Amino acid sequence: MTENSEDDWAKAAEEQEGLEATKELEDKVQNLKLPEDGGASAAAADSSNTASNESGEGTSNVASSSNSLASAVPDSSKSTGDESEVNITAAELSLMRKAMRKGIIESKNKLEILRQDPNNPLYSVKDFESLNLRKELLQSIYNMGFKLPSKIQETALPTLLADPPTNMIAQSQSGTGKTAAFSLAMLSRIDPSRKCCQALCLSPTFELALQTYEQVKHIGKLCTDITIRVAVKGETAPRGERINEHIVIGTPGKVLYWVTKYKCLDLRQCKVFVLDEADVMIATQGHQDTSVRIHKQLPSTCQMMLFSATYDDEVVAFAEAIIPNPVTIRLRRDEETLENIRQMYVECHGSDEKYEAIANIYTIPVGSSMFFCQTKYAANLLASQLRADGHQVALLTGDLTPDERLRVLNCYRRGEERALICTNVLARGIDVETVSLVVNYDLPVLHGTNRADCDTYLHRIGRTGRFGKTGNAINIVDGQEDLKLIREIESHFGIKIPKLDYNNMDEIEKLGED
Ligand SMILES: Nc1ncnc2c1ncn2[C@@H]1O[C@H](COP(=O)(O)OP(=O)(O)OP(=O)(O)O)[C@@H](O)[C@H]1O
Repeated sequence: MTENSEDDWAKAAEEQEGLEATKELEDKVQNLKLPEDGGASAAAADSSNTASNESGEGTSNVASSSNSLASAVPDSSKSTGDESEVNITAAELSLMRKAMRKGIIESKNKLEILRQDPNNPLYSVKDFESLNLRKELLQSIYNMGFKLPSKIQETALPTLLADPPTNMIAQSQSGTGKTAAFSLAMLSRIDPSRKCCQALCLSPTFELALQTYEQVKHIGKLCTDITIRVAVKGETAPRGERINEHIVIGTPGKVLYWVTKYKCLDLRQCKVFVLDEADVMIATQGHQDTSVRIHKQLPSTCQMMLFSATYDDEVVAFAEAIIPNPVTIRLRRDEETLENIRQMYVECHGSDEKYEAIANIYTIPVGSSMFFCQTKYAANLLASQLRADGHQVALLTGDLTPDERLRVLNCYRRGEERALICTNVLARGIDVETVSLVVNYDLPVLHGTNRADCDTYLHRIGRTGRFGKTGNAINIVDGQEDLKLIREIESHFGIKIPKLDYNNMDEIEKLGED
């Protein structure tokens, strides 16, 4: 193969990953560290260190993060657009969810299990000891703060580790422990004495592949005899040599290039194949075909696993085409409920009073709060006003670039900014696990109507009052139109939303006491 045709291939592969081949972007992403542990260290993290890592330039610090981001926010007077114009990809959303995560998400729902072959044995474990993991792996997960397997891990892990190997399709929402499950499965199947690729994991994008690579490395840290390699844009394969790392994690384009064109990656000894984030993979142009082409290079004995956060028809069709005779496990996400949420409204007249109410509410000593605005314009304006009054707030709108959004979310997750101002589109996509106070600065309305958007209302305020704690949700009502929306919400949910006097500081302060 000529140098040129190789370059063309590499370029095509990189274009397929949907990334601009700029060193700058690469460096930034490489330095964006998401939480690696169960979240225990996230809040208390060495903030100066993490902040400089995350800045990508090694110079920014926490105090300046909102300032530096403020400069990324356009003049709010020019930004009057509705948030719906923002086009956020599935891969970006997935990365944002990871950035917001404080730890494992446990579900109250039962796991649904489907077996095409009734002879496939199924076990379930209640502790990690019962899995007969290598002692280094067990030690490592305990070091990471894992105490017990999550719901999906209870069933997935014994099945994934059993012999003969079983194929699996697993679906559950982001943050429920899928990556940790397949990381343990890959690491457990490796025979360190054989120097060849024995496990391959495909991730949809450069950033997501790096996240998975970091997580597998972290879990396998004490297994010093296992080697791991990342196959993404910017990584070069040794000329004329074989890749002999035991585990390869990469994007489809790069892996296919290494396998079929550069021929430095031999998959004939591969024992485990993981397709991660299958829903994002499908949403990414060309990845489905590339994954199928890679899949064809695998031996028939290879154990296949597919993981996805959603389970729509397209994912099912893709999963069934690529994973023969699987055990399928599904964990439905818990329904959002209004239990444990104290809902109130404050009545204002005009933007000045609205701001006054917000400024008073801001003083409630709660852990973390989210303020929802209907448009980017309103969000930008509110953030500038609060900042001008000396309040530290984070702002998340579609005006920010993906890595700016990640930086904002990281600061908020670590508690460096306790108030997050955001707009609808982003708020529906990201799973903020729990906040103590949700404020609807603008009530949610159905697009193009003046009717209340009750689903969005539930989704927004469902961020608070989780895990048996009491949460607070305050609705800012500006005039009769808004009052009508509150009445609609009340009748939709069959509840009464009482009025709160925002000037009564005693009453306001009481909200921080739960
Ligand atoms: N059994 C466990 N106990 C405590 N923490 C865990 C456990 N399993 C995983 N975690 C931690 O919980 C977080 C979420 O886990 P993980 O990344 O495996 O979820 P996921 O379902 O793969 O999410 P995504 O779909 O976004 O990749 C991680 O920080 C991980 O280290």
